[in-house]
Amino acid sequence: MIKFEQVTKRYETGQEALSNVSFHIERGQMVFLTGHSGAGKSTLLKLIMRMETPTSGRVQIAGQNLTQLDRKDIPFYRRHIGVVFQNHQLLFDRSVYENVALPMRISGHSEHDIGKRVRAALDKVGLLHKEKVSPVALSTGEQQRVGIARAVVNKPALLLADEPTGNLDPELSQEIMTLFKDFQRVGVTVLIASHDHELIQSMALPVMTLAEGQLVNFS
Ligand SMILES: Nc1ncnc2c1ncn2[C@@H]1O[C@H](COP(=O)(O)OP(=O)(O)OP(=O)(O)O)[C@@H](O)[C@H]1O
Repeated sequence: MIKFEQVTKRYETGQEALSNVSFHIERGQMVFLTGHSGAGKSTLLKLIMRMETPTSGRVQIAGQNLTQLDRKDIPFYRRHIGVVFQNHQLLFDRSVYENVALPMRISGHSEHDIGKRVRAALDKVGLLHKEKVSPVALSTGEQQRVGIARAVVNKPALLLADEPTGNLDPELSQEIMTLFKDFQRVGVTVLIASHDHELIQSMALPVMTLAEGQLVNFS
């Protein structure tokens, strides 16, 4: 599902964020990505989202070589990836329902489909009863769950999470991980960038470790 072949990313500043990184994550795997600050985690995620391109090497997602992806096809490609951020980037002037509906509105779905899928996604994260309220009125953990519902509303084959539990206490972090596990169980590939060693150790999952742009461990 995610294949990196000798990928190097050097920014215009000359900073080499990733050096000759190769790995393969199979469809349906759930994997942690860890490493110190500046190790290259966000860069790796940005390459998968096609927000950056490699300086050399090849990134293949679901068999598609991203370097060959036409610029006009990038928005369509991104719809197949769900992204969860630490600061969830919700719109506080819209309801929970509208926040989750947003990706589907952008993809031009009918109101009927939107209603069905948004409610299914909110139900999955246990927030169906909060669909009408503003995210301002929710706890941090609930806001993060709205972010997850929004990430999965388009039924992505791939879910990327960048420090998804950064603001949460251990109990809520476990809750979020349980949700990710549920998605994995139905075939979604999940890649989670995290600093949280305790959380990583509590889950029996494969871990990729970056150090100064190099992949030093994947086991
Ligand atoms: N747009 C950019 N231009 C220049 N250098 C960049 C850019 N983005 C990242 N870098 C540099 O590349 C290196 C890797 O950064 P990256 O953000 O991928 O690390 P990270 O592991 O995600 O760090 P953190 O955990 O702090 O978010 C760092 O030295 C960073 O300063």
